[in-house]
Amino acid sequence: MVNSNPIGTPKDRLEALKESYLSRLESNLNHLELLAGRLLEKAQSDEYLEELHSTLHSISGSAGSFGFNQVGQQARRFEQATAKILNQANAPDEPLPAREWIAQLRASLESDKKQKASASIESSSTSKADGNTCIWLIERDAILAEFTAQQLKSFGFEVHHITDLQELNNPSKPAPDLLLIDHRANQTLSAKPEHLGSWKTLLKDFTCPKYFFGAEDTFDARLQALRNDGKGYFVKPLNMISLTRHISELFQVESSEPGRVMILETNSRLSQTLQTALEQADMLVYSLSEPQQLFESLNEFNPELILLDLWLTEVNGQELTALLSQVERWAHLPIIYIANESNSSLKNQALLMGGGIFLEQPIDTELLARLCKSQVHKLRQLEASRSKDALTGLLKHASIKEAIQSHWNYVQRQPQTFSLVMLDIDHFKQVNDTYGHPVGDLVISAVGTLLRQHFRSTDKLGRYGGEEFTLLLVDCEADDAFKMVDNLREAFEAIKFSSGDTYFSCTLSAGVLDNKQFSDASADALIEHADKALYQAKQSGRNRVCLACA
Ligand SMILES: Nc1nc2c(ncn2[C@@H]2O[C@H](COP(=O)(O)OP(=O)(O)OP(=O)(O)O)[C@@H](O)[C@H]2O)c(=O)[nH]1
Repeated sequence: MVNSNPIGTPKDRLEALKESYLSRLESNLNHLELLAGRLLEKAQSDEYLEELHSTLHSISGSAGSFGFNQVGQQARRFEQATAKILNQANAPDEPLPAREWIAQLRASLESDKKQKASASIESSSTSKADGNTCIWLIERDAILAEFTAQQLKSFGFEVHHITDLQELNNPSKPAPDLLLIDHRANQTLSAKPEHLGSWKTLLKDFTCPKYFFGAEDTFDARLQALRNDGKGYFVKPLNMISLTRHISELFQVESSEPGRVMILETNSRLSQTLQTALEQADMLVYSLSEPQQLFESLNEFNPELILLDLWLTEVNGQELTALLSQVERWAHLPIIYIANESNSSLKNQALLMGGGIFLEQPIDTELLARLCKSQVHKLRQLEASRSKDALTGLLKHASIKEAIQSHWNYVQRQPQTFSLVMLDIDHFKQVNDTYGHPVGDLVISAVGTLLRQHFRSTDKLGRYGGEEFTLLLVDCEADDAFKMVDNLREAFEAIKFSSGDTYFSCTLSAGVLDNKQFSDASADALIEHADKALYQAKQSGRNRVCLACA
């Protein structure tokens, strides 16, 4: 039985959940033993086979989350073997070796108990950023749900556990921003995948994003999730670091700036029609008729997409594509070709030069506007992924420095206060040395997610290097920045990381300033001042935030 309102330290709560899980696992194994005996007497009973399958499925989907990795993997193999037999029309030649399976599961359980296999997180912190993402967790396994919910809460998500699908219509719950669904939670003991389709009907009133998860790492499970409007499918045991990062990135607001489209077209009437259609679709448009001015105009307008007349009088689309591909800055600029006739050889040549989409006249302007938007969206996503650090999803060193420089340039023209923060995990070397590099990576990654949860999407957050982070907080004075970073420091300290059966927490130090304090300083000098304040925080005992002195 799981206490729905657990008390005690995070460690106590995790331990209690692991204890509950272990005793359930042991009774599952006893139940499997019973089924194995019945199957010996009645080898082809579908009823017993389905129960065996379902119990193995439940173990395979949950054991790994509690650190019983070998048990989970083995249960998955046995579950697959049982499913094969269930799907066969004829009785198998050999009886199912269920007794041997159970002996192997018991041996794995003993071995898992001795291993330090899992790394997880827990927090007692309740201080959260405003507007927490509200997640409804639809999971029929109460222990697993509690365990998952506690970890999600550590990152500042608000989590509601749905055990009974009737609760989906409960108006007293705060509306979800995201549904996280065990894809089999709409079934009872049945393991038949054809029942999965009904999620679409069950969730028809929910417009928020949906993620599915399940024990199966199969094409079918992913396809079903997609067909049920899932934005993604995660395999159990859930990797909480990757899941929380996925979720927090999902809610990062994409730039709402209008897409910038350049039109290079000699036919002025056509050019005007296209420009009007795109402007009506809220895009910024720059029209050009002279190819000779191409590079000058590109540098001036900085487009995210170019509409190119495939057959200009002096130079053709193929040559222009080649020219663009030779200049690094424009080599990956998306191109939409406007062809005034069906000239397949010209099209093929431009395609071979790396060209993009072809539209023939008469142009469907509505389709064109949609295509332009999707091309700009793709380019922005690509640029974002290039500038992001793989472990944390934050900006890489060069990108955060660039963001600081460009914001600094901006405030020279439009005076505005911003704060800079340098932040570093304390004694991080010890974490690596004691628990290993992968656990160290988990801690770094957790800082990334925590930062995204605590700051606005308009702030720039970067991994400066190793275990050091840089934040640019726009429109924010140092005193406010100090308070926010101090809240973050407390939240981070409250997170309990676990490596096997060992629990530990980490702290961080930070240096904070705003540009008003150092009005003559360059962007680089501001970073240096913030770094000095960080050094001061380290020198004066760590686990603290220091304001830079002007
Ligand atoms: N796991 C992991 N470790 C990293 C990564 N990048 C840097 N490190 C390690 O981070 C540690 C940083 O150690 P130090 O610079 O001595 O600092 P510290 O131990 O945090 O001590 P203080 O900053 O003085 O509190 C080094 O051991 C690096 O190897 C990474 O991506 N993953």
